[in-house]
Amino acid sequence: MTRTADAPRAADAARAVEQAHTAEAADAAEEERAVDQALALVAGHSSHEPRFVAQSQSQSQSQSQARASVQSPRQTAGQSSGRSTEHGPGPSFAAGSPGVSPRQSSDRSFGQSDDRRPGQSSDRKSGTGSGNGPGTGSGHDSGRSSGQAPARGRRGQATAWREARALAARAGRGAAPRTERLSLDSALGHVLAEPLAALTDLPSFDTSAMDGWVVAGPGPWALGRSDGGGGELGILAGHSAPAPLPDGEGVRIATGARIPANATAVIRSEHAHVDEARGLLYAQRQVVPGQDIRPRGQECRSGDQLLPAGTMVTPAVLGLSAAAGYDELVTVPRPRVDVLVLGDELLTAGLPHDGLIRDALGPMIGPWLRALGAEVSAPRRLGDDAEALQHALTTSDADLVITTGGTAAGPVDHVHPVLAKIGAGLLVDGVAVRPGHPMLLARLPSGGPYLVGLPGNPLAAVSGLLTLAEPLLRGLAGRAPEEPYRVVVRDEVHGHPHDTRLVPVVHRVGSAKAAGSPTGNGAGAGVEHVVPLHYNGPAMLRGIAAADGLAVVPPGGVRSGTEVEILDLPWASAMPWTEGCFT
Ligand SMILES: Nc1nc2c(c(=O)[nH]1)N[C@H]1C(S)=C(S)[C@@H](COP(=O)(O)OP(=O)(O)OC[C@H]3O[C@@H](n4cnc5c(N)ncnc54)[C@H](O)[C@@H]3O)O[C@H]1N2
Ligand code: MOO
Repeated sequence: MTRTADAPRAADAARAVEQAHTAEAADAAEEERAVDQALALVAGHSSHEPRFVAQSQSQSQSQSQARASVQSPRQTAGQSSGRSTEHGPGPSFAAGSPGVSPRQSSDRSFGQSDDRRPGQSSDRKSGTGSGNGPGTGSGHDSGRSSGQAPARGRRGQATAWREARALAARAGRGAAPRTERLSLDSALGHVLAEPLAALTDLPSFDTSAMDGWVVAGPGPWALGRSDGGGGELGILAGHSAPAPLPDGEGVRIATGARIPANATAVIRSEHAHVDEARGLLYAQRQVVPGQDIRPRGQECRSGDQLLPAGTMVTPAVLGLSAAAGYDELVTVPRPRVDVLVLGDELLTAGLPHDGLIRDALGPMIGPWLRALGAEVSAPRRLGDDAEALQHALTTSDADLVITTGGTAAGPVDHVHPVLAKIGAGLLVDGVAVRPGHPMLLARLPSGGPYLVGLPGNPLAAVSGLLTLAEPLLRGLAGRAPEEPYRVVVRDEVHGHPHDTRLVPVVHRVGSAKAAGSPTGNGAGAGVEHVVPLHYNGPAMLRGIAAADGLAVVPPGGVRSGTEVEILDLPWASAMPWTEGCFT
């Protein structure tokens, strides 16, 4: 669907979307096979076998050596290619000037393009430029200029973004099913492990829908002969079965009360007239048999399936469960997650100083995971300490361990070496997505927890959360995969040449004009669309903090006025439309 009046461009865009869909369909079976293979690979190894599969980033030599003993054929083949210069030179740890720590030197060698202030030039023309200023260009490090030896090839090894998500989802779904019984007052936010089947008819008896009179046969109706057992007040809710009502009689009845046998209809109090002197009730409107009577079983019969397994317990589900007779629900336990924040440079309070920066991920990851339905322990800050990391990984009894930072190839990036050392199985080692490409998914040995390694750059970590952690947790929690949806994008978004981009966006409804449409009415009044946000560089949180979704931008980008797939942020549906101020 296009909302631009520019016919040739609209036709191009429609063709491009169609082609993309065709390609996606053709790729789907292929991806499915790849996912199966990867899962089988990890599942099939005994815990004694080396299972560390495919490291792909440029690495320090010591790390390469550490991994050499556990390389898979895939890794060996891929790494020898040296094809990609996209990430440019690998860090040369010897290159640091005296007095500069290896970590500092390696950080510098990547270039600091994403730290530019608004207005500073960024190298967008290169096509692989970072675009990490306030624009919406492709946001990744090009690593283009240091003149050191090229990084070892990575392209072709990173898992495609969709495949990575599918793999994570299936890994989660494949975990051994567990259930727990929770009382209704503690089940909110959990997921039904079993279909919710009605334990009763609803309503469980024929019920008056209104306050008024219940009558039998044609009117007028005699009042006062029977009181239905309710005395002067008539038949009230919560009383047991009233006496049958003879033809020609009427009785006062309250909303929710049981309908007596032989009754024809309920007449609302405002639609009836009582002749007190004669003790007769007259209808002021035509009476239709059955009116204002809710028949037993109208909503469901006992045994009917009300909701499928996998449904999230919302306040409304709690209400329905109670109505249907439940005191407890059988749910899938929330996946338990340990969060390990790596990095010696992180401060937990105050202003950055002396090269130290605030930990932006510790405060963010836990609440984000909780919004995804996980039970999360307080973040543990381990610094850059390989032993502490190994200990934390091998002693965790969580379902999932999330690490932040340390996924790349710097001298103190310990995630890969430690995983190799403990014999973890890597399911995903790098994803063809920007930002966040060094993210990884592993299974710790001997049926231990899954591990999602989030890159340290904060928006890259968000990308990893949504690419790997979200589908994995969804699977572990027994929730069905989310249906993807597409929305018109207001502005053109540049694509990465090969990889998917995730770009913060905000939903809007209204008269925003689609840039690129000559008539300016590409996204017209009342049309939902998304606006890409600036400040979307890998190290930036300013864009995502104003966003309610991430646009999935395919290689090549999306034009203004065309549709783009959206990943909702987990709290977005609870928010009113946000007016981002960074667009
Ligand atoms: N030779 C290469 N170097 C790098 C590559 C590459 O492909 N080849 N990829 C770059 C990309 S892209 C990313 S993303 C980062 C990922 O690095 P790590 O996961 O190892 O993360 P760190 O080096 O520990 O940190 C990166 C960056 O983020 C800051 N950081 C870390 N943790 C936090 C936190 N909790 N709160 C705020 N900021 C944090 C850290 O100080 C660094 O500035 O690797 C590139 N390198
Ligand atoms: O560009 Mo990295 O991918 O910052 O995540």
